[in-house]
Amino acid sequence: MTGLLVVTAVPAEAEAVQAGLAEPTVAVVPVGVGPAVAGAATARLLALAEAAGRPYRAVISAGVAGGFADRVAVGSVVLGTRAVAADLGAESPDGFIPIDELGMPPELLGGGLAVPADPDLLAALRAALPAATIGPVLTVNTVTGTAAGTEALRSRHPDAVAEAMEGYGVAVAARQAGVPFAELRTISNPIGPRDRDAWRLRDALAALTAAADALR
Ligand SMILES: O=C(O)c1cccc(C(=O)CC[C@H]2O[C@@H](n3cnc4c(=O)[nH]cnc43)[C@H](O)[C@@H]2O)c1
Repeated sequence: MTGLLVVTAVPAEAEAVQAGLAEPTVAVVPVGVGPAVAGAATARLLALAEAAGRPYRAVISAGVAGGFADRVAVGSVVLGTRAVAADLGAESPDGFIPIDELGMPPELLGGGLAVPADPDLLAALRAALPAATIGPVLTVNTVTGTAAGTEALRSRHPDAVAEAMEGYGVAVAARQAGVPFAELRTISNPIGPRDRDAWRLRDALAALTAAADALR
């Protein structure tokens, strides 16, 4: 049995996690952006480790994220209670319809549109990161960039704390491999009207380095 697998979207996030790790058995891999790429790459990493007789104990989707401004501050840490596929569905004149409300059975959705974090893994991370904000993290294919989009997401997911682009894909890969999953994010920007210059990547990456000490 090997240690933890931590997957990030981009190399800068992986380097930030690696910089804060004291534990040599944690593998940190930048697997790419978006749920499809991240999910497929994670599934492959888990399968290769299993085939080599050294399965991972758990997988963590880590990186920066957008935060709902009234819930989380830029630079703060978020632990996901569940990864939610927030834009998998259909548009209609009456608004967005989640795919599971269109009659799609859960088994065709990797078990459902929301994958819970493993309770024991989440509890361990909460204990190690007591200041973290806890709540659902939305997975989107398109970064939310308007006030209307932000309000629409908030009304569909009133308890969500953040959005990112990989968690649900990684969570489905972990669930199908029977490996515990959790999501650890640090906030680089508020969700809202697009202002890329306002993203505080350096602060969020520094927070990721500090939080990585919890991955023991
Ligand atoms: O350019 C850089 O140096 C750099 C360093 C670290 C990360 C990046 C990214 O572009 C991260 C992309 C990644 O971040 C997540 N993310 C961050 N904010 C949001 C958001 O408001 N909505 C959705 N996703 C967000 C996401 O998981 C991306 O994959 C660049």
